[in-house]
Amino acid sequence: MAELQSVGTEGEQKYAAVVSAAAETLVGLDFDGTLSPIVEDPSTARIHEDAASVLIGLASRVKALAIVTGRPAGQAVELGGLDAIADALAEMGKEIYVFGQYGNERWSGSDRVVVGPPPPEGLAAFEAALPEVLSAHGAQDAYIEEKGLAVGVHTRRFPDPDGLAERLLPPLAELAAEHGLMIEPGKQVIEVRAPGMHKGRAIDTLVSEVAPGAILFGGDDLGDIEAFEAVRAWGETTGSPTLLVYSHAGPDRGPLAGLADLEVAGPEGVLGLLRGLSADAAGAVR
Ligand SMILES: O=P(O)(O)OC[C@H]1O[C@H](O[C@H]2O[C@H](CO)[C@@H](O)[C@H](O)[C@H]2O)[C@H](O)[C@@H](O)[C@@H]1O
Repeated sequence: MAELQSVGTEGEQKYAAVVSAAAETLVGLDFDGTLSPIVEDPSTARIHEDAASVLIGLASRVKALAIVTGRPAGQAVELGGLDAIADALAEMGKEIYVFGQYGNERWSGSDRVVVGPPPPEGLAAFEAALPEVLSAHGAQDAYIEEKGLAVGVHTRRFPDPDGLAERLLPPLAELAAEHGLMIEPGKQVIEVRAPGMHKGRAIDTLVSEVAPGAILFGGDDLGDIEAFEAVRAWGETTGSPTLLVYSHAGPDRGPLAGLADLEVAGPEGVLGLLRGLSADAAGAVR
């Protein structure tokens, strides 16, 4: 068995069950903090340099890969170099899916086109009112990430980024609600988007399209909780193997502690785990 970090007996057993079912496994992964190291400027984030080789190696052992992210799907494809990965997977008859903007957008290696809804009604009016609210809380210099279907207010560059994000939550939630929108808090970011979709629903869609016999999902933040819950519920309903992986870096326990079957240290740890899974799955079929 590959060397695993922070695994209790149950985590080890769940890992072993996924190895045994590898050929039928759907591997779903978050992008920022899971495949891509967290950086100060979201536009400079890139997938880990080892990710392409690890994902391509893994694809030969599992049923399908999916990236389920808060990023716009097209941006995840670009920052992840996913076109090239999809090319390699196509040669082995395997599929890679991208569900972006928390499941609102989708892209696949077969289609190579981003499909999604128009921007939500209310987003433009929300953005027009946003500067006044930010100024009232001393956050007029916050970095605003325009995402098409959503907007992200980033506090990472402030002296107390977590404290500021906490203070901004109530007024941004109120302004969002006034415009029929909801907030999605993340790592030193508050995103504002349309309600009605989340990563759990993306998992449900993947389950119906891929018909997996097992699921591994890895994530790092609050927005991954619904995906964790959907995978766990699917496993309990079907009796199929599941493995929930927490990509964790930093001193705090973080939002997924207690929900995951095992923890690994950031993207480096995630890729180590997936490398080990490929090797163990290869050993299991010898
Ligand atoms: O679902 P994810 O793939 O985890 O995406 C969630 C959001 O991640 C990005 O923000 C986070 O990563 C940035 C780059 O490392 C970092 O600067 C920021 O503080 C983090 O919150 C991204 O900017 C958002 O669009 C994603 O929705």
